[in-house]
Amino acid sequence: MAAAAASCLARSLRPRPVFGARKVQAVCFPVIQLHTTGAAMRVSQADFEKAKDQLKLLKKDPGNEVKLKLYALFKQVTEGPCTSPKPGMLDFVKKAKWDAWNSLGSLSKDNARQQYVELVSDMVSSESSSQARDSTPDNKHGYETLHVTTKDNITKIMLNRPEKKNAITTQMYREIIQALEDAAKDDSVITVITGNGDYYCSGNDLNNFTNIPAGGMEKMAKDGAVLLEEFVSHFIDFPKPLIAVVNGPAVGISVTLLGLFDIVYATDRATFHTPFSELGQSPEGCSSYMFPKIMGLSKANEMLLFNKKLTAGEACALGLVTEVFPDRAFQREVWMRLKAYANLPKNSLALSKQLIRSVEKETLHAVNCQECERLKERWLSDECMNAIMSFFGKKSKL
Ligand SMILES: CCCCCCC/C=C/C(=O)SCCNC(=O)CCNC(=O)[C@H](O)C(C)(C)COP(=O)(O)OP(=O)(O)OC[C@H]1O[C@@H](n2cnc3c(N)ncnc32)[C@H](O)[C@@H]1OP(=O)(O)O
Repeated sequence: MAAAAASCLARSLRPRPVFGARKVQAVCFPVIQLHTTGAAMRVSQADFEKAKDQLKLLKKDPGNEVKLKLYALFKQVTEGPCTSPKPGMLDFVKKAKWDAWNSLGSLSKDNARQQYVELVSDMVSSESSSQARDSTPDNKHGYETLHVTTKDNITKIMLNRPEKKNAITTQMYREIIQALEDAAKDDSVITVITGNGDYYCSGNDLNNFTNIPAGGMEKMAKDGAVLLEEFVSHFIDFPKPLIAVVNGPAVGISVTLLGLFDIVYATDRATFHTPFSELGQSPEGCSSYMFPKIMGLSKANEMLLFNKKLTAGEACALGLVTEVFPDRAFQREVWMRLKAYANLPKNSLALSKQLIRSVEKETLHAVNCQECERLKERWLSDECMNAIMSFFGKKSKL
């Protein structure tokens, strides 16, 4: 135990390069390139007029910084350097515009025109590439066990092994890690995890414990614990609002992780089952800490020690689920709501989520580490091996 605690402490002090070091970026403005020489690069008055027309067609608000830059360049092209008197401090809008124009100093009309046209051209191509991305929500990155799309500011990570009730293989753990890393960096405002088919997820794929590697059971348990810790860490550190759309029954790790989501919407068909004792295992996904915190100790014990399966209504009453929807209206109502949420300001949402979670982060990493240490031992126990053999034994008798 002491060795396990020391190893957890050492790991918790290790720098986590995943999301921790990366702050959510402010809106990224197009880079304006200065071309001061070279007749070939000069843009004409006709190009300038065309850029003005293109600007009117843009759908996305580029933000105040870009709007001020455009204003300043436009004034410089049409009127030359700023000579009007500086507005008073309290006239914020006029002062910001004056500052932007005045900051161009004696920039020539030709160069100002050049910059204006380039800026508009960058905005047009940025908008058309994001439209192309939105209108082709194909599976990203060639994932084999997931279907990942980004549309309407929402990155949707869909577990995609419906014939196996979306049981999570080692490949799928790795792909979910990759998908979360990508979603943290992409343009989306919120990230959703859901399942394909009638199940949300049947938990860890029990075949993960039957493919014994060359190094034997010990190596399998050690590698499993490392992968599990990394997997759960990605949920702890995920920087944007993370939403579970629980489209059907959920088992094992897919339930325990719910405490690390920011919102959990469930169909009334969903059930929530953590049969760890039956399997000779122990809780993970930080549920040994989050479940008592969310639902109180005795209700958490019924689930985590005594395998009590909850209905969606019960899970909602205990605070594990945010809201339950009738199955027939589930997809329509949930996605309508999520689309509205995804129109809220991206950075404000991300920073607020990080504030809410930051107080607990170190604790959660320590809990994750301890849970993985305990499971590493459990996976080598007779209790666990017998339970897994029994699952496959029952199947073979059918
Ligand atoms: C390497 C890192 C390891 C990290 C481990 C982290 C610790 C995690 C712990 C857990 O998640 S514990 C929970 C594990 N899950 C289970 O015990 C569920 C087992 N499955 C079932 O009890 C049932 O399959 C079901 C989910 C209740 C569904 O029953 P139903 O009768 O409706 O369907 P089935 O015919 O049983 O399933 C269809 C098909 O899918 C296969 N399957 C389902 N779940 C799993 C699973 N978890 N692992 C492996 N395979 C699973 C099932 O065997 C069927 O396969 P076929 O017979 O059609 O080949």
